[in-house]
Amino acid sequence: MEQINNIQVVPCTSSNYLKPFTVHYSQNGTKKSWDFMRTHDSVSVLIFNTTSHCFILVKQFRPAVYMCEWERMKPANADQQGEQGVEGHAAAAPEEEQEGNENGSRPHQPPASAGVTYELCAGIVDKPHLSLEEIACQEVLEECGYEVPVSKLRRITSYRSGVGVMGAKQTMFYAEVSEENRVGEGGGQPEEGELIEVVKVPLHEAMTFAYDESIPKTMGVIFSFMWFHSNMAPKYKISTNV
Ligand SMILES: Nc1nc(=O)c2ncn([C@@H]3O[C@H](COP(=O)(O)OP(=O)(O)O[C@H]4O[C@H](CO)[C@@H](O)[C@H](O)[C@H]4O)[C@@H](O)[C@H]3O)c2[nH]1
Ligand SMILES: [Mg+2]
Repeated sequence: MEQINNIQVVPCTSSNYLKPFTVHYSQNGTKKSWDFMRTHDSVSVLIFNTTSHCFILVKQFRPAVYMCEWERMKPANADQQGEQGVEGHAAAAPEEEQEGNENGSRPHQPPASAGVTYELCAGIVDKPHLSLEEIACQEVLEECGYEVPVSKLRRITSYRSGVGVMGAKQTMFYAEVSEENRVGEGGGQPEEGELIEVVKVPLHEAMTFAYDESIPKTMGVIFSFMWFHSNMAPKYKISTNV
């Protein structure tokens, strides 16, 4: 499992992934403003392995999730220190508590597992010359190691994610794969900093998995498992308890 330490929180002043803005506007004659983030749209893919009757998910460390846990576990009197973090200093527990333990992590620092989530294979839409389907197939190959032709993707639906802050569009696909389509280990692109674990969820455990709150996961996982249950399960003669 990952070791996360030397955490510093600083303002995000320039990013290839997100840009914060404030928009001023009038709604029915009332002046308003709203802070939002410009980000990329994305694609996600529910992958079902017909050989093993398992869903193929990815598991990865998400700094944003981790930092939410960090905030939650932060002692009440650390708020001032948090402010300092925004000025560019380490956002951490008070001075005398920064000794660290045998893992190099600080007291009140959540374990790395607190930031690891189960997700659908997914990727941002950042290649204008590729279709959503082509990007989806690339992600399936890079992250999960299955070669899937564009023609085998089925579009499930699209929706808006993070409507208060981002409002980006995510398009969800379904892909059936078999062991014959497996051409690699997956795991993402280490040169881009990706460190992804491929995990299998057996079909008969899918609904229990979806509703188990102790397993951190995205809404996409829950929704797509339910979509499968109502659209595909009859084909696989599955009886799952929703
Ligand atoms: N966000 C970010 N910040 C950085 O500072 C940052 N620095 C480098 N990167 C690189 O950006 C790439 C992002 O990877 P993907 O294209 O696979 O996209 P995902 O992170 O899987 O995100 C998708 O799936 C999520 C789960 O469904 C959804 O929530 C998202 O909406 C959806 O886009 C990786 O190469 C990563 O190394 C950053 N990426
Ligand atoms: Mg991804």
